[in-house]
Amino acid sequence: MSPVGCAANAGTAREQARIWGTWPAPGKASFLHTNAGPFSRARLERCQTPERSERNVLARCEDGQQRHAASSALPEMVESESEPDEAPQPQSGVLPDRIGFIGAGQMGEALIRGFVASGISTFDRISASVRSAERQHALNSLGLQVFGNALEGGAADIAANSDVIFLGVKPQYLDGILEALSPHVTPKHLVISIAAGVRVAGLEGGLPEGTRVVRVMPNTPCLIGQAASAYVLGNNATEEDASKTYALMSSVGLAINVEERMMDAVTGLSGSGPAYVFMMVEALADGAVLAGLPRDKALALAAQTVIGAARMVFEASGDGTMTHPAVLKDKVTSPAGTTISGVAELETSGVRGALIRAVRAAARRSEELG
Ligand SMILES: NC(=O)C1=CN([C@@H]2O[C@H](COP(=O)(O)OP(=O)(O)OC[C@H]3O[C@@H](n4cnc5c(N)ncnc54)[C@H](O)[C@@H]3O)[C@@H](O)[C@H]2O)C=CC1
Ligand SMILES: O=C(O)[C@@H]1CCC=N1
Repeated sequence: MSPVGCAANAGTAREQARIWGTWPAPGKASFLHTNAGPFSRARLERCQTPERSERNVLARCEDGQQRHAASSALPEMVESESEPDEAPQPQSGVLPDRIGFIGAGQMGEALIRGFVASGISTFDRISASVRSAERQHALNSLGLQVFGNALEGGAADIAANSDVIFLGVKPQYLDGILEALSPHVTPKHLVISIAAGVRVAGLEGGLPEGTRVVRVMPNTPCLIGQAASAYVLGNNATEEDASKTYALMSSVGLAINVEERMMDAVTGLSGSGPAYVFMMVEALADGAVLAGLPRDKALALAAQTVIGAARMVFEASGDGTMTHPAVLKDKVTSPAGTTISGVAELETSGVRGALIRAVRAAARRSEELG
């Protein structure tokens, strides 16, 4: 399969400096350290062309032991670290921007906690506008500044106290939020929406002309630095905004720049995907309980099996390229053995088709929300 890092397309350090502005380009040593939080056995890989429209950026966390060997497959990354004329590096890994969340429920709180755990932000740089007393209490206890309902002054408070504003409400509420926020948006703001389905055009249309907007689809594993996120730059977003978005989202996992037409598919796959995997873990554990294992042991083995199998796709080759899952599956499947009996049952039950249809159904729902 193609190398994840797309090393052949990497620009020179000078190009990176131009593209990524004053925030460190992904793959730089200081950036790696920025991301060296409790979850990041970090190797970041980068694939980028000088043309903004073609920019394609990937980052992922890996096992520390793999890092050394895999780094040698990325000479351009090592080389760029030693060049003297690269982009200025910040003294600390913390993004200086103040970050505001309008709506901080499941996804918003996971992002907040993930950013702080990764070291890219701190609770005292983050604020949130929330609606319920329960959310207010929960977020207050984290130590961030909490404002009230966005429709009753909270949006103005967030704008006054933030440089980057995340829109973390349900898509159905977004129009009202944009209306409340719009009068308070200034050229200093970068507005990042995580709402499923809502297009860049809709976001830009609801905000003052020229507003810098980014659309992101994260997922809840950002809480533990293991997100799979994709993002689209709005028409007014700058290279620095791209850099900042990448810095934020790659601090909590994999971050990929995609074209907007791909965002519904992204939403059906990685946005919603954790739910499918949780169901699979639960069902695998149920099967083991049926076969005689105690629940706690079954759950631990099921979850670790999913982690191990997924990491094999990224890491089994040992050279930084991904391995096709069918190849890995075949290595588990002995002739007349146990695995093929299980695999035959999955095929009879239509598991592949069910997963394909699940992703497509969620992608279609995302399309409808837009
Ligand atoms: N939950 C997930 O796994 C993912 C969610 N998203 C997107 O994230 C957004 C939020 O989703 P969840 O966090 O799951 O929903 P949620 O319902 O847990 O959080 C939304 C929060 O917004 C708050 N809110 C609503 N109106 C408000 C107002 N006027 N002022 C202040 N706060 C207000 C709600 O009280 C709630 O706490 C959605 O647009 C969704 O599409 C994106 C990726 C994954
Ligand atoms: O279910 C939803 O609509 C949100 C968007 C992606 C994941 N959760």
